[in-house]
Amino acid sequence: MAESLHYSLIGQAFRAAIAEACRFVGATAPNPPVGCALLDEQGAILAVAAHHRAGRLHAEALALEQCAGYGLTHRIHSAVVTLEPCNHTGRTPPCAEALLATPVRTVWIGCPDPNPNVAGGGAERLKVSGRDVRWIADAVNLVPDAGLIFNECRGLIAPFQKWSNQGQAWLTIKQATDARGSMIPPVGQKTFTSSAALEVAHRLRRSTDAIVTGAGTIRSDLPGFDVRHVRDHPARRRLLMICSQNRDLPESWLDAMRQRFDVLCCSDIGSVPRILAENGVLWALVEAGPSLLAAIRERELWDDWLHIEVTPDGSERVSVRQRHAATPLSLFPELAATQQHDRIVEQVE
Ligand SMILES: Nc1nc(O)c(N)c(N[C@@H]2O[C@H](COP(=O)(O)O)[C@@H](O)[C@H]2O)n1
Repeated sequence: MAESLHYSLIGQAFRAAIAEACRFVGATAPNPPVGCALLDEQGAILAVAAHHRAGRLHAEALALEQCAGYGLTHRIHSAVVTLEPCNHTGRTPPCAEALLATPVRTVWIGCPDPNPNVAGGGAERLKVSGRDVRWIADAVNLVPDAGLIFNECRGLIAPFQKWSNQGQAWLTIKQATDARGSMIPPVGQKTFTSSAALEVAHRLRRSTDAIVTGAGTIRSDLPGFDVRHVRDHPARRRLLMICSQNRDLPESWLDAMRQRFDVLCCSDIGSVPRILAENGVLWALVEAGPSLLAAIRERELWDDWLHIEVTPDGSERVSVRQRHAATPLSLFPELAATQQHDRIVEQVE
């Protein structure tokens, strides 16, 4: 096979693995979302799978199981994985060993696993066993769009990386303002943004493990924090973190929320990322009013900040500010669609 065709098929396999992993973002915590594709010698995809939720099979193990089910294990030549295969026994057995039990020759990896129990060990285990281990970051001149692929693989695990390295949850702020800079919709209206922006907001709710809000927002809006406009959200109980000094909250609203969420209250905003992480939350969405947002900004607790602004001419301007090189927001096709409005990506650090 021509070399360029081979590398282009590797790129396509990464795209398929990333797309499959994206379907389970928001369902895997405290594990990261991971996708895997297995290819034959011609670069044809034999199986694509993702990790569905903690305790279930890892992406590699599920793809291998699918291949075995079709009687195709003997044809496996390459594996493409968005995250380094693990080499430890956690809730499930080591994926590096499962791959080594097949004829796989080359293992392409999207990014290293920040879990200290893995951290390079999975790649090393494969290498010392004679497999060709390739990192997408080292293939920028070979695989088309390797840079973008690397970025998306890092975006997939960005909250997991923060959780593993710092013991803190990733905080994404979502803020919408009208043409006057106000966050409050006109009386009788729930929102003032477009349906495209609303879809982004609901996709974010579906993709995150927790919502962080403030007592002011609760008292003024009695928000439901439900997921609409998104078809495939995983049926999964999530966490609602309420930042409140005096905990004087409407009881009937709290009772309704407790049916769908695990509700926690916290009076110290500085400890929110840690408390969330301790409760298994990787990624939290902040839906709050100006005073809580100001406190989060002042303490630099946020990781990325999505601002949907209705401009005086009635169009929408969407800006994404990010503090790190990679963000899970890079996985949102809906945000790419908002480029027609105006998308700014500004790396703060
Ligand atoms: N390579 C890989 N594929 C997956 O599908 C994964 N979920 C992971 N996760 C890594 O393994 C740890 C969890 O292991 P158990 O599910 O408890 O067996 C997780 O912390 C990641 O390091 N990796």
